[in-house]
Amino acid sequence: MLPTTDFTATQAYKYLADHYINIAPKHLKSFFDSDAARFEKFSQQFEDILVDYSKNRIDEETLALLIQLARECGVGEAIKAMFAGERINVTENRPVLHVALRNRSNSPILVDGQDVMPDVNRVLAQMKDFSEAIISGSWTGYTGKAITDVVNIGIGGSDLGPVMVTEALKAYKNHLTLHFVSNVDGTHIAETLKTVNPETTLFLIASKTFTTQETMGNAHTARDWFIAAGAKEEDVAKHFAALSTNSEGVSKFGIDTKNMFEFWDWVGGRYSLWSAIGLSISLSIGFDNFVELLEGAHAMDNHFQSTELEENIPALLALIGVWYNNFFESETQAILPYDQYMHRFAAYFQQGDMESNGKYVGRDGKPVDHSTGPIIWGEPGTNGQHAFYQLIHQGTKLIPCDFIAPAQSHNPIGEHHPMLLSNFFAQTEALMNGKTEEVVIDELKKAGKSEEEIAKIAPFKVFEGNRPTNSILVKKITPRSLGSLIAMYEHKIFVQGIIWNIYSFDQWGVELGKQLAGKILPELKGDEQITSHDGSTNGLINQYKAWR
Ligand SMILES: O=P(O)(O)OC[C@H]1O[C@](O)(CO)[C@@H](O)[C@@H]1O
Repeated sequence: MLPTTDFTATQAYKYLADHYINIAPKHLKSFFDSDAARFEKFSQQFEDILVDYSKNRIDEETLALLIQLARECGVGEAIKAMFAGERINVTENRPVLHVALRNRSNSPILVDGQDVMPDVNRVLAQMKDFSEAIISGSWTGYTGKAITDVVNIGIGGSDLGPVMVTEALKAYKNHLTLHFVSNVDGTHIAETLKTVNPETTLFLIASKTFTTQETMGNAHTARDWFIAAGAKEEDVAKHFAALSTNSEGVSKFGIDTKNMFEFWDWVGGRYSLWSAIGLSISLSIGFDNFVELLEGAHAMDNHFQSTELEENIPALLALIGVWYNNFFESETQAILPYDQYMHRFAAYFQQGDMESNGKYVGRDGKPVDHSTGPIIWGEPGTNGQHAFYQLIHQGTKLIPCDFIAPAQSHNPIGEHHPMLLSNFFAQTEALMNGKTEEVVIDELKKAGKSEEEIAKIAPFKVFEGNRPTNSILVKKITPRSLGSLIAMYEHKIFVQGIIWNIYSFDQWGVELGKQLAGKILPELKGDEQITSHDGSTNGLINQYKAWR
């Protein structure tokens, strides 16, 4: 079971609070000035991934205290409990075993005394056969034509992971065209259906519960469209597959359970891309590449499980995050991939992190007295530079940033990649060093400005710097390295949840809105005035009724 340590009551927290007073006034630059070996000390390499955390406002003592904090909070025990299949998702009474989905060593993982690996392997074999049949064209649609388009209908974890990975690995993609429909806004499905042919389209209905309003609504619309196009009920089997834990719901919808790819309640939605939910990934890049993705994640799982905290990359990133979140009181964390293919990476971890650690109730059932999960956001470089980096460089908020870049591009056209990477290197350097008034004045003098002009403009051109970053340099974004990167962030989130003493694997916070929408939907039907809510909600509903 997980410990319920109040992290602000730990010895390490108290030491860290004192230590913060020493560190806070120090400029990041000064850490490098006083230690020539800082980069070597504060970076780790895992396979083809170099994680440089030296540009952080930490010294050796900070890390030692953070590691002590992790130990006092029982991080090591928690890691063991997760990998052993203990029911650490206490509020849903479930184990948390996305690591089993990519357990390439195939060592037994027991849930209630039963090894889950035979089931995992069975579904993987089913995904392999199906992917190969669709990709090769041996699986044909109701008029005998091969499949050309795959539409994944799902939302949240049943959408974001597949979208992010198929985009990030577009360089590995085959002839199939992938589409993703998530929003219940009819525009999403309508615009997608305009671009596909019912004879050659495969729909994947991706939903762990098979009850999610958005997904069920879109799935019914897709099915109606398919039938209206001239297909018969019996043709549904050739064009619809379900990725779910709910076989009853799948049959009720009219999908033959032969076309169902199963997963289990111990797979959290936002951790499900490794499961049958990843079928669209396997279709897009081929099953062998999907396995490479799993292999990469498994390698990171092994690192996470067996490496001492001092060198454990996900744990170190988590601890540095805690340092800013709880001592510097920074509210957000930016994820900035310098790779266009990774343009949905930050969006993916918005759910991964914020749905996991956006909680104010501790594992003891009481409100916590400290800040928990940060607001995650980001866009690919260099677009972000021309949008929001102004605030990161000169704003009043401390925004720790993760910069991610591949050393090798899949599109090495002319000077594009060196230009991109020059920005990647320049930004973290600029954020750290800033630009002193002295340098600014010198530059203005050289540009021939008068004393008066210099006095007026100089303050605006000064950068205080001292803004922390992690740099994650990957040799190349491959299925394997991407798998490792995703697993690295998953485990970082896990460690932070343990330290903040919250449950990271439930998501009760999304229920209330769903419940209320269920109550409001029937009220939208008639023309009668609605009075059952507060004044604002009544007013809005009634105006909607008047305008529709
Ligand atoms: O896969 P399902 O059951 O349709 O759920 C979709 C998503 O809805 C949530 O339950 C809440 O947003 C997510 O955790 C999940 O990924």
